[in-house]
Amino acid sequence: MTVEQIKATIASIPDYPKPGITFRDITPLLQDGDAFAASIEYFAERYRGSQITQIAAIEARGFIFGAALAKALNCGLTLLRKPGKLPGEVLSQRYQLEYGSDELQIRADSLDKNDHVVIIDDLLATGGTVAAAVQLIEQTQASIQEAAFLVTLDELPGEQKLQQQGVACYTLCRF
Ligand SMILES: O=P(O)(O)OC[C@H]1O[C@H](OP(=O)(O)OP(=O)(O)O)[C@H](O)[C@@H]1O
Ligand SMILES: Nc1ncnc2[nH]cnc12
Repeated sequence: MTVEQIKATIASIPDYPKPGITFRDITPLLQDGDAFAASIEYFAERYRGSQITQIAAIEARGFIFGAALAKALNCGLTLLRKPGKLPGEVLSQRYQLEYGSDELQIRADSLDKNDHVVIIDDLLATGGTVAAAVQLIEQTQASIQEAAFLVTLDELPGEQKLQQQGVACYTLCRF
C-alpha cells in the first residue's frame, strides 16, 4: 500500500471540535487493517536495525501507533501521559494546543542516558505537545533520535518548533 493510499483513508472533518479547525480523523485508517498495518510497516522499516531502545508514545492517539511500532521493532514502549495517570515520581510539562492547553508527564525513572528514543504521535499540529515530550525526555538524559508522526499539518509551525529544539522529524502524510 502506498503512502497516498494510506493518506486517502484519513477523513477531514470541517469545524471540529471548534469552528475553523479541520480535524484530520485517523479512525477510518485504524479501521482499515491494510492501511493500519502498512503505516506501522513504513515506520518499522525506517527504524529497523537502528540502536533504538524505546518508543516514547504520546497519550492517547500516539499510544496506538507507538505500541504497534514497539512490537514490530521488539523494543520497549515508554508512555508520555496526561496528568494523574502515572504512579510514583513523575516529571511534568504544561503546553499549549491548537485548541486549549494540557500537561504531559513521564515517570522520572523510565529512561536514562543509555536510552535512544523515537517519539511517536499520530499528528503534528502546532508542535506544543511534542515540544513538551522533548523537554521531558531531555530531563531523563536519554537521547532522542527523531520524532515520528502519521500526519503533519503543513500550515502550522510544528516542524519549525521541533527544528528549534534540535529534533529531527519524520512524517508519513502531509495535509
Ligand atoms: O502539535 P499540537 O498542536 O500539540 O497537537 C497535536 C496533538 O493533539 C492531538 O492530541 P490531543 O491532545 O487532542 O489528545 P488525544 O490524542 O488524547 O486525542 C494529537 O494526537 C497530538 O498529540
Ligand atoms: N487538526 C487536527 N486534527 C486532528 N487532531 C488534531 N490535534 C491537533 N490538531 C488536530
